Amino acid sequence: MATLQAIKYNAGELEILDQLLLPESCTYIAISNVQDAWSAIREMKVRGAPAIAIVGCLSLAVELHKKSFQSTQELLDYVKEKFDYLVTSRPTAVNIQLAAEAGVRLARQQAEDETVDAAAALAAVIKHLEATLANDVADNLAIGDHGAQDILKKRGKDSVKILTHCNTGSLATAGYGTALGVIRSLHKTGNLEHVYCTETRPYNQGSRLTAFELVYEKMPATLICDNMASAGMRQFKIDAVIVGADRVAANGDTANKIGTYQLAVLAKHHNIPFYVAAPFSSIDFNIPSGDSIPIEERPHAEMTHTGSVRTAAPGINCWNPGFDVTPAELITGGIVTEKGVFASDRLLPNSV
Ligand SMILES: CSC[C@@H](O)[C@@H](O)C(=O)COP(=O)(O)O
Repeated sequence: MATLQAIKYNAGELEILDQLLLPESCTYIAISNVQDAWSAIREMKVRGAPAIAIVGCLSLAVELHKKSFQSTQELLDYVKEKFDYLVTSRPTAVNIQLAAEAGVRLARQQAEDETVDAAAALAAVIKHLEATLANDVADNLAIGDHGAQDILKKRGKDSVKILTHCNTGSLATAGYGTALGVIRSLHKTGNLEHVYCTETRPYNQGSRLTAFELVYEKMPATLICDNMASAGMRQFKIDAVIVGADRVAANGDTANKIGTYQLAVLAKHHNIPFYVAAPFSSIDFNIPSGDSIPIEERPHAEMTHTGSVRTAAPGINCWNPGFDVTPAELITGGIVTEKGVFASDRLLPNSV
């Protein structure tokens, strides 16, 4: 089944679907360099932890296609400078940081290898950056299948109702999606009875993006407002809640879109397994717990306005964190990665 393509890349040419224009218009914009990518990420023309990392990597590949270097050291310095800049675009998602570390590591290995000249090193770095796109799709397909199987097994049913939050589909990744990938896999095998997606206030990734993907792919789906989650869990007899992640700490605490934590609390009350689905590269083993995850504060206008129309009382103060942290103990279903499903308190760096 064809899924939406948010990132189009071909030999040094990169285009992204401008997500600010969805669902009204499907318009692709060119990303010609790292500066363009930084701005597109900052302005949320592309968003979602995996997609941010991939667009960052590919924008560097676009630049590198047009360049040549005198030495491998010059290449290393260039790659490092560009990644140092890209990681400043948004703070919470870890994927771009880990992608930056991997890209710089490779450039450094090339620089330390005296048998490699600048042209060969450049080709290796470009190849590595370009591979991020296909690798992410492959990881998502595996996440989808692992998650779907685990939910069906845990629930002991062959038709399940799922609740999800924010956008974790083709628009937030290279394709297929993480949590939405699991839902897609359930649908593909005829095991999805229904999916409920939250609106995801205040930026509405659920109603604008996830709902758009669900309609596009003709899945049986219903949109609910965030404050309908507990009523919905009870009324619809939800079988599992599944969400994505922007960063998972070593102890399993998970930062994801604001509102995730309250869904986990509600799921626990209703005895519904709560899953996080994310590539293994969303796990930040450098931080012990969710307390160390930086949480992005978003502009107040996202809360006070609908489009350009002010809907909140003028003068009111606002608090608008983009993400919250769900404690590991509430992630009762597990953390679904391309390597399998892990208990949230049993994450190990070298898990296979
Ligand atoms: C697949 S990324 C994890 C998502 O659940 C979500 O938090 C997300 O899409 C990131 O938020 P956003 O602020 O839209 O970039």
